[in-house]
Amino acid sequence: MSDSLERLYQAVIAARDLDPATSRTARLFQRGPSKMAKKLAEEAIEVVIDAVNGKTDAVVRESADLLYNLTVLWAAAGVKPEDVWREMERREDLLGIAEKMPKAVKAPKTAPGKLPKTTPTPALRRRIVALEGHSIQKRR
Ligand SMILES: N=c1c2ncn([C@@H]3O[C@H](COP(=O)(O)OP(=O)(O)OP(=O)(O)O)[C@@H](O)[C@H]3O)c2ncn1[C@@H]1O[C@H](COP(=O)(O)O)[C@@H](O)[C@H]1O
Repeated sequence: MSDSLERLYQAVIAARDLDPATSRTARLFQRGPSKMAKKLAEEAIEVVIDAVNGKTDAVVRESADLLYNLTVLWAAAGVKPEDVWREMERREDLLGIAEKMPKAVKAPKTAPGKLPKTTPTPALRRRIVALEGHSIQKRR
């Protein structure tokens, strides 16, 4: 899938300078990030609605539109697909998809004039168990 997305990203970059009258992508670049963001949000909502209504084929089609609009926004934001793949690999290295840390219980009172402790006390940290075949690596 990443190959398709990378080819699409290159096509979007190439289309950026085409005539907006004939190229939707060029038109999106001409109208700017807020229009791109609006289209991306619209597609995301269309995916959600079709998924909730069990319209699998429509979810596939709208997901392709969503990915197109996402690559356009990436290009406008100066994000490359490999930037996203690197982040996903970083999270995978951290034992699968990074889970949200548990909500910290009420932190101990801070003495007046002292800075509150920002890192959760050891008791608040969730015990990390390495996934099978993974070694626990320090967060990069
Ligand atoms: N992959 C896509 C792609 N996927 C989806 N879309 C467009 O995004 C639309 C989906 O968004 P909407 O549902 O909002 O479409 P719409 O409601 O018809 O459009 P609006 O009313 O919002 O204007 C589709 O109808 C397509 O026109 C795409 N448009 C272009 N590409 C590729 O982008 C590259 C550049 O193409 P041009 O933009 O045509 O130069 C080429 O490689 C294309 O294949």
